[in-house]
Amino acid sequence: MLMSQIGFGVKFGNWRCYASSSSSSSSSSSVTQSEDAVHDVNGRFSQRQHIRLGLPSKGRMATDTTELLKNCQLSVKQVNPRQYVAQIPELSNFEVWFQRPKDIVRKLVSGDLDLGIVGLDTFTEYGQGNEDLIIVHEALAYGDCRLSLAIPQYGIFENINSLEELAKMPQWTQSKPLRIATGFTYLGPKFMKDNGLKHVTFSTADGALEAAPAMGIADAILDLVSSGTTLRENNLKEIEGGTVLESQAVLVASRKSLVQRKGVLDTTHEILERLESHLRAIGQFTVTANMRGKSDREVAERVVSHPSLCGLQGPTVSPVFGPDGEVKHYAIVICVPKKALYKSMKLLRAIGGSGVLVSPLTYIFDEETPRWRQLLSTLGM
Ligand SMILES: Nc1ncnc2c1ncn2[C@@H]1O[C@H](COP(=O)(O)OP(=O)(O)OP(=O)(O)O)[C@@H](O)[C@H]1O
Ligand SMILES: O=P(O)(O)OC[C@H]1O[C@H](OP(=O)(O)OP(=O)(O)O)[C@H](O)[C@@H]1O
Ligand SMILES: [Mg+2]
Repeated sequence: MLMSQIGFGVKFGNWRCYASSSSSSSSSSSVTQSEDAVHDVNGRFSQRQHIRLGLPSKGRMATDTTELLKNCQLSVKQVNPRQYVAQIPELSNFEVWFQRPKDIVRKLVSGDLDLGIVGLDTFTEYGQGNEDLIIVHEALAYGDCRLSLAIPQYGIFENINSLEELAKMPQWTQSKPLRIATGFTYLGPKFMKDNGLKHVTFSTADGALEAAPAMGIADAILDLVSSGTTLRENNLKEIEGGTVLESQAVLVASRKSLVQRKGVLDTTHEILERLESHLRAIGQFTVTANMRGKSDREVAERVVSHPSLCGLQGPTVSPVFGPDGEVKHYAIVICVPKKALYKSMKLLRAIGGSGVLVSPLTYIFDEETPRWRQLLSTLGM
């Protein structure tokens, strides 16, 4: 059967059982454990020493995740794509485990992973509000999509454009509820309940959910949308108030690991610093320009009178010595958002700038990473 019916609020697949059992067929590694003990390949139990990061093994997130780490100078050394364990030589006592995104969340809960990178949608769906799970970086700037309710553009839904209007339709009764097809069997029922929709029933399938309304299997679907092409091609539309969450890749951790496992907090700090410095830098250019002026101060004042030219903390201004040893120009160095490059360049010219050089910016390391302070406070430290 393509789809199986699930009741309102019923949890699918009691995956929490993986956490405590002594054997788990779902685990692709040879390890199955209670808290800290691992059953290694030789059949011996030992204390787990290595810090473990779970990365998506396949699908949309896989390549972008390793690419992001590489851009943070954390290159994942995987011997071949079918080997699920890998190293990051820059991080000592550290293992990468490639897993399906939902298994990364499950294994964080079970204590088999310490850190992970997944989509916020997967984290929220499979984490189910578990207090041990912490979001360390909420915006890794890829894997953007949203979890949205969508209904047909035709028939009884033609003039329905909001969740409120959908809820008020007289068609939905206890005996004939609104049928929603979704892979999000935790978030779906929760969203409907939170929004006060009573007469709702859910069904699930592994993919191509957009076919369900036209096949007569469901009235609506709740699925991930990025470009919106799949919805459009299947004559479906999103509605106002129907977005459950906006998602992108996130770095997540187990609170227990951060607090109890040696080295996890320090390593998380390092990963966070590398991520933040890279992600801050990718939206910016370094701009160098020569400015005519009487003194460094006078040039600086001219530049800072335009807030968009202030850079991070204000311009760096240095004298440019001409062939006669005279200083008639000053070089300024500022950071400029990529989107504002052309506007900034014209502004620089207008205030006496010339020889404007633009180079990519790779990292911005600040005194402190804001998310680190936030993490310590979440941990009560
Ligand atoms: N258009 C999109 N559709 C689905 N996921 C997307 C999309 N854009 C970004 N993502 C992100 O990519 C993650 C992985 O999606 P993907 O479909 O590649 O893997 P999967 O759903 O785990 O695998 P499968 O579809 O084979 O079950 C999603 O959880 C989401 O965070
Ligand atoms: O808004 P769009 O850019 O069209 O993307 C949305 C579609 O992509 C995903 O499906 P996927 O490609 O993962 O196929 P699946 O249904 O087999 O999981 C998602 O489930 C939607 O169907
Ligand atoms: Mg998919």
